[in-house]
Amino acid sequence: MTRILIARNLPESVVAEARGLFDVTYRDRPDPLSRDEMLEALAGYDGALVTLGDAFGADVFSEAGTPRAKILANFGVGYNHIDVAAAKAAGLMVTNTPGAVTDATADIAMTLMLMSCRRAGEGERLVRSGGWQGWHPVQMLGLHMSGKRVGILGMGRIGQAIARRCHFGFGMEVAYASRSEKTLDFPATRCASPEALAAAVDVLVVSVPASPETHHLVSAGVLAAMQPTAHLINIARGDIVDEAALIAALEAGVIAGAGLDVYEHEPRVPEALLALENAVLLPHLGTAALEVREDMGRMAVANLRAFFAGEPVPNPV
Ligand SMILES: NC(=O)C1=CN([C@@H]2O[C@H](COP(=O)(O)OP(=O)(O)OC[C@H]3O[C@@H](n4cnc5c(N)ncnc54)[C@H](OP(=O)(O)O)[C@@H]3O)[C@@H](O)[C@H]2O)C=CC1
Ligand SMILES: O=C(O)C(=O)CO
Repeated sequence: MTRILIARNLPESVVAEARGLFDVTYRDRPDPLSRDEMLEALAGYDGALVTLGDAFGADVFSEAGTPRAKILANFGVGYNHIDVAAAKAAGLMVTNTPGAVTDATADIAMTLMLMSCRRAGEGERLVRSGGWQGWHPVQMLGLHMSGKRVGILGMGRIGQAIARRCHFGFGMEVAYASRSEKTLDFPATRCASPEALAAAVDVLVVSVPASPETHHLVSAGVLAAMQPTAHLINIARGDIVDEAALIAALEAGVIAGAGLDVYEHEPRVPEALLALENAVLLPHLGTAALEVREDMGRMAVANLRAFFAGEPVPNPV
């Protein structure tokens, strides 16, 4: 029977489905695979269901030589933790879970936008501290989001879902920067560069995948192009934003605030960021809802099932 490693704790229904199809070893733990565990996953199994944090770099594949494993089914749409070219060269297919994550991640972007613009984290801390003196007309004034301009850096599935919420829900004007021009069912202006986008909007949302090309795409220069009243939201991956430059920009008032779901060296969050009142910090909650995680798991298992049945695989990377 086909041997599969499930590398992380998953919703029970997903594990049960996989057990019905394969000889499953279930690593029911929250921490990423160690290097030795990754090598064992490649050498001792026909395939593995892995997820973010499992750092399958080129060095792991080169040490693995010609592995027994033929597929890494990633639980998640982002696969920047896997060197896909090296995986392919070692004879492995990589798959992911696009779509299942889209709405939930767009919702977290909206949560962060509202929290950052309306100073909700700061306000909650004030109430919990016991220091709130009561309502007054100029208390904690934030940015009114309705009717403002949102910029989407990466107009893909999640970027479009965010833009749609902004346009139809908040009457916001939409601008974007993406590699290609998009045909959309709402008005949106394409900007030529991240800098041009940053300069044109009140809220800049990062929704590009992490890759060598997008590393530090949101640089000190992009942050400097933003207005001092503007907010940066990152729901994609931490290293797309130059985190040190972001901290400096928040400290100096170059921008008004930031809402982050992801960090450059996750799960480490710099002390300087923790100290900032104008940063809203979430622990990578984008898809954190049971039904969403079940959908993601079902997609990953479907990719494994199709692969071993010799059928077209639904979500190859
Ligand atoms: N916080 C969380 O929990 C979650 C985070 N994510 C992150 O969100 C990312 C996006 O997911 P999803 O929307 O499904 O991905 P998509 O592939 O659908 O969209 C990515 C978009 O980014 C654009 N893009 C790629 N490279 C560049 C670049 N160099 N400059 C400008 N635009 C670029 C693409 O343009 P084009 O279409 O022209 O190719 C595409 O429009 C994932 O890769 C993942 O890292 C995802 C889920 C949950
Ligand atoms: O799908 C992803 O890429 C995530 O970050 C977690 O759902």
